[in-house]
Amino acid sequence: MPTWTALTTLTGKEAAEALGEAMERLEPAPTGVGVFEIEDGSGLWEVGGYFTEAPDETGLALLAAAFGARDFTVSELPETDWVAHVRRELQPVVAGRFFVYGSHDAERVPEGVVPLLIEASMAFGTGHHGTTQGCLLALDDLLASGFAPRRVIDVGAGTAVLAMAAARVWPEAQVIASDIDPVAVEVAEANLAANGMEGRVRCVEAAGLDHPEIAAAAPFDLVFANILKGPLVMLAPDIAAAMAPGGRVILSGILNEQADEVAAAYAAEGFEELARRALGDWTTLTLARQPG
Ligand SMILES: C[S@@+](CC[C@H](N)C(=O)[O-])C[C@H]1O[C@@H](n2cnc3c(N)ncnc32)[C@H](O)[C@@H]1O
Repeated sequence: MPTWTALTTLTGKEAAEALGEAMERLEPAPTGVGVFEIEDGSGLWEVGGYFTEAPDETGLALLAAAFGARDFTVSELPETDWVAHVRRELQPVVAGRFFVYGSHDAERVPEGVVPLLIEASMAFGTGHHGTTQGCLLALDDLLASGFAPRRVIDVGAGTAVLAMAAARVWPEAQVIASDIDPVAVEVAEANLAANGMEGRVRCVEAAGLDHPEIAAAAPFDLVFANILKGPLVMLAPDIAAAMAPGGRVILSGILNEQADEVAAAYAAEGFEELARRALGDWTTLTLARQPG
């Protein structure tokens, strides 16, 4: 089990995300970076990274200064199996008809839910974040409306929680889970196996929609993309080009104040906004591709 150095700092909301991204590019690379709002009314955000080998102190001081952040606090974490620890702490998540749980809660799955077994891992998507929950609730609404897609893609699938949810409720649909991160693709495949869904969802490593299997499977009736505002806006033309007329897009990873900008980028590509849901700081949009 490795020992860890945790580096944390505080900064404003605007700088926090960019600082987190900059930390991911540090050498030696962190094993994980987190960006969280401090819920004390201060408006400050905590940015933290976990390293097995601490980066150079001067570089860190320059990085903090560049993003208007306080000096990094360095703490050595004891040898602990953090993944196992976090797993035990995680409570199941209920979002609409979906019940997302870890194996330690296998005995607590209620009757009548759509169960999704997701272990805490190096990939995003245990169901605890407002963006994942927003997407699951949007999916629940689409299902309730009678929408039945034939082809679905989850772009930036992480654990594949959304792809598996879609595959469970639409057994006839062809479902692809793609991620730019090869570790996420491995985790997605492991999750499919853990849920007895091997081969049910095709997992591919791809930046956006740039993959021959994705091109071959298009056009899609339903696209999930829970990424971040920047990539979502950049991907709008590619997503539009890969959609079937009347298809739906569920977008998240959007801070509430960014939602109009993302909706406008998709309106310019012929999408109509059907629904908008804010959970905490995060907005999920459901859009429909206009025919023609
Ligand atoms: C916020 S997580 C979403 C995970 C999961 N879909 C969920 O809703 O919980 C975003 C995921 O998108 C991936 N990602 C980021 N940019 C991407 C891109 N341009 N193309 C594909 N995947 C991307 C990340 O690696 C990460 O796994």
